[in-house]
Amino acid sequence: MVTGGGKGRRKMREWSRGSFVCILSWQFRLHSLVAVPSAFRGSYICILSWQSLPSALPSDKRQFHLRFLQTSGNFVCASFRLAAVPSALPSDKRQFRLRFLLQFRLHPFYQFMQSAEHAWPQPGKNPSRHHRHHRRREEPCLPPSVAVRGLSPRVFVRHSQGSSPSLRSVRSNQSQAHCFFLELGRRRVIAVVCHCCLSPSVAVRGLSPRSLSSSVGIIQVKPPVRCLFPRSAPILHRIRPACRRLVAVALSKWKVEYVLLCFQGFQVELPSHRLLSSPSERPASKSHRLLPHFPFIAQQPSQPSFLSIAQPPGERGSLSRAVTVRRRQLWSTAATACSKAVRSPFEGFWVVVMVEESGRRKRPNILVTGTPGTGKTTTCTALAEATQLRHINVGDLVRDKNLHDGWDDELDCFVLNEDLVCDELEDQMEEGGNIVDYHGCDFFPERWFDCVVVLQTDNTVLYDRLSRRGYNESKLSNNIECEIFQVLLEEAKESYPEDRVVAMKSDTIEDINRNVSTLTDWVRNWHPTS
Ligand SMILES: Nc1ncnc2c1ncn2[C@@H]1O[C@H](COP(=O)(O)OP(=O)(O)OP(=O)(O)O)[C@@H](O)[C@H]1O
Repeated sequence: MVTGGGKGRRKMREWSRGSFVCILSWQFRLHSLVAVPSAFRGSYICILSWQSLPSALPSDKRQFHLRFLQTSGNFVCASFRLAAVPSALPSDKRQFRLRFLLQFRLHPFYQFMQSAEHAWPQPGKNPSRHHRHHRRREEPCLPPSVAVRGLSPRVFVRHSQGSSPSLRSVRSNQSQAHCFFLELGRRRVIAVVCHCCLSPSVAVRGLSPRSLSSSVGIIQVKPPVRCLFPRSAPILHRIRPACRRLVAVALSKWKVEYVLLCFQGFQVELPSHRLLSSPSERPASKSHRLLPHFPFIAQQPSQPSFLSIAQPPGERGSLSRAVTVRRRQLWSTAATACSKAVRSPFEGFWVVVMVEESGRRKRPNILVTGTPGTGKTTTCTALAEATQLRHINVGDLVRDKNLHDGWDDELDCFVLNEDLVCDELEDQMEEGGNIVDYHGCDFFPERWFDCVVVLQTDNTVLYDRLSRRGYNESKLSNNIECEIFQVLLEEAKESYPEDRVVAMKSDTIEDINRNVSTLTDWVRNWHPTS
């Protein structure tokens, strides 16, 4: 986005020439491309995004889809998606989505992508999961080895030498902070991830799904540049000390000059003035506490996000239209903040921007999942009545709003399009107060739900219920198997923090009444901070 006049634009161009900008984001959406103003032409820009990193998966077992969404002018935007979890790893259903990779001309990533394109195997080789009533779209899939190199930041580097990017990660044991260096040509990007519960895998890989539940990116022009980001709102109070330590480390060890922390939707009381070089630079007011140097992204406590400050640029339109992706506040905000940050009058470095996911729902979101026939709809209907939450039956929604890729004769159902479903639900989920009813849970963003209920039914009872529905033999046995092996429970545990997942028996009407009453109490006692 270029919002400034001619002078600002020229200046921006000047600063961005030969620079590299990398935006690492979580659940990135296309409108993040607002971060790519025309002034960046000639720069290397890359936007990487992932939903979850399957740390337990042997890297060579991962498979990813790659599809180009749009090529336009100087950039290419591509999307990676997990193709399938190999059947040899039935228990690991964690998803990895590196959705978009955006590049400007001559970007090494672009070369990588081009070479990878030739290496794609034919589509449709990956096993689909039988228990779900939808299939992932069959798209060209990168060979695992290439895909992993392309997607895992650490391994990415090894893909090629010379002018290719290189990345290594370093863990700071005293701060629970993690830093990774990305080298592109002679430029070096330093990103620092600060998290209160880095898992061991983070130390190995540098990034992990849960630890990077937030976003963002940034980055630089000439060394040194850095970014720093903590995690989610509810745990910020625990993160703060780690942040401070990290900042201290960054300031001393890595000679970080400025650290910019942006949070969405809540007030953060980081002692940012400690980062400043002189007392006169200290923030004058509470609302500017975090960002005294960067008034263009000064936090507004009364606002749920930075969006009110960052206006979406006109350039966003073309891409949004091209791919029909709904605008998501978080990312347009992050991206806009990034682009604005670029305009900051600090030569020699770019500012790192981080946007936290908002924890500001006033009412909770509940996901009720389980094998078909376990009573999700019955339970959700009663619960919605008792709590006045909104019942969203994903199956109905898919059918009514055509959020699918057609009908599957074999499975006798629509092939659900996860992206369309997520985009459709995003605004409502952000608002809160929803009960989502679906027999799958691993493709919803983890941040959406405060409670994930898995209904379970005795096999014989379920068999009778499904037979009454007239299911054919294969559909019947698939669903019964799914229940026997507790596939949905496993999936929920893999996809959400365990303390958010609750299994509930649903054999009888009494079970339903009890479950509804338990959940109603939970909803009544729920607070945004809980
Ligand atoms: N706990 C229960 N006790 C008695 N009957 C139940 C119970 N749960 C569900 N049923 C009955 O089983 C049938 C299926 O229930 P329901 O439609 O709520 O299941 P579902 O999990 O939403 O299925 P689907 O995923 O296919 O939409 C309904 O006829 C419902 O009355």
